[in-house]
Amino acid sequence: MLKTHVAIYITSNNNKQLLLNNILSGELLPNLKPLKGAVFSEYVINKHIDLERRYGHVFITAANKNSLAHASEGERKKALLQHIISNKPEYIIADNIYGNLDVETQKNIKLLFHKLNKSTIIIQITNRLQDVLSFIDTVFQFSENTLKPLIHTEDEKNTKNYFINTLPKPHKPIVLQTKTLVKFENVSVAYFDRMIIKNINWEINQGEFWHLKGANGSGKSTILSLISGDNPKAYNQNIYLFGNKKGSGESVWDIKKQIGFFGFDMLRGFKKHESIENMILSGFYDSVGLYKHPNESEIAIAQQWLALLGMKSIKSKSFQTLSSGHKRLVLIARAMVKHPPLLILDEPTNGLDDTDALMFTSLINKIATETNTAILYVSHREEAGLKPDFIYQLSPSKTGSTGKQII
Ligand SMILES: Nc1ncnc2c1ncn2[C@@H]1O[C@H](COP(=O)(O)OP(=O)(O)OP(=O)(O)O)[C@@H](O)[C@H]1O
Repeated sequence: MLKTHVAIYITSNNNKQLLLNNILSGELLPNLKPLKGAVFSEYVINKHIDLERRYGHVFITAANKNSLAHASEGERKKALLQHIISNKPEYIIADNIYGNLDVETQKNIKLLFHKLNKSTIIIQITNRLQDVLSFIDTVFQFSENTLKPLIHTEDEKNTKNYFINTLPKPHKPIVLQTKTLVKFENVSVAYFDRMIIKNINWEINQGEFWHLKGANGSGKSTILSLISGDNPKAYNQNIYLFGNKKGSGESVWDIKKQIGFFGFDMLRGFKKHESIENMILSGFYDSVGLYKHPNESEIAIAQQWLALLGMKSIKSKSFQTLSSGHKRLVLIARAMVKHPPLLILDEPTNGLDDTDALMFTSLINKIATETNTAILYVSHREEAGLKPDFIYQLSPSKTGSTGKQII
């Protein structure tokens, strides 16, 4: 009987679903087969959200009584773990335990696992070696569908420059009449009678690199949705986007074309077999996947991005065949082909392995230094080597989160 806890390190180009299936079927770790198990992962959360939508019934509620669909990313994770614990499993497969969790909650989750390990076998799956729980001594690496002892390689240096060429220039630079891209004046949002953000004052100017921080549920995604045009709560507020007051006749598309976006879950449900080249080209049309005929200069710029990413020789391959790390690089190129005034990155390194996270960070720093695109980076994880100019911190309180610039 397997009594020891194990961690399994998996790189971004390995198939995590296959690993999970092989553990659950008893193929890997056969000693677990007769035991009652549970899976703690973002995939399970998404499955529950789909069930909520399909059956109109809430199966798991967050601590604030919200359904999973309305809960923040962190609230969802906490709710799933509580649900699992209440079912008293004999083992838990815990995937990416800290992903999307604020620093305080990471500490609480760590404590919870430290308590749980007395009664429950923990099989931790992680893309980051630094996340391995300290009570776990046995670390495997999943590769070629088997578990092998992990061979530590020399840590890569944070400063490594992965991209030698300079970034491709835009075909037609977007010229704005204003230096200020985003301006919030005393912006507040409430859902029902609960205040989420209160009197937020914030300005993002051209070329600035901001890291937006805040505890789970403090309102970061709410702020992003006010900027990117999706949230009806943005109306009748003093929100100025790219020089115009929000609600002064602009369409959602007028706003969206000024913004490049990458969110870790933006490919949820995207199954199309699009070539890598077309995926980059689709950035010219603000679509994910190409539905129009690009012109010659757009194709030329896409070639330059392919060269920068070292993907010229595989440009016709399906985007779906890439590792999640390489997919993200392509999606950043897609978001950047037009050099939009603002690039929004929502938990962009969630789920990446150590090497891919370094590569990703290096590309973001390069965009920050070589372009006039402002970056709004939202993440709980402190990526070593990431160099934001400013940090905006949301601090939750009963009357709504307040915000201030801390760097
Ligand atoms: N449509 C909605 N209806 C009701 N409550 C909502 C809705 N959308 C968000 N909320 C609540 O607003 C609060 C802020 O959510 P938001 O997603 O902005 O937080 P966040 O800072 O991005 O959190 P996380 O880091 O966990 O993703 C949460 O408590 C969430 O449950």
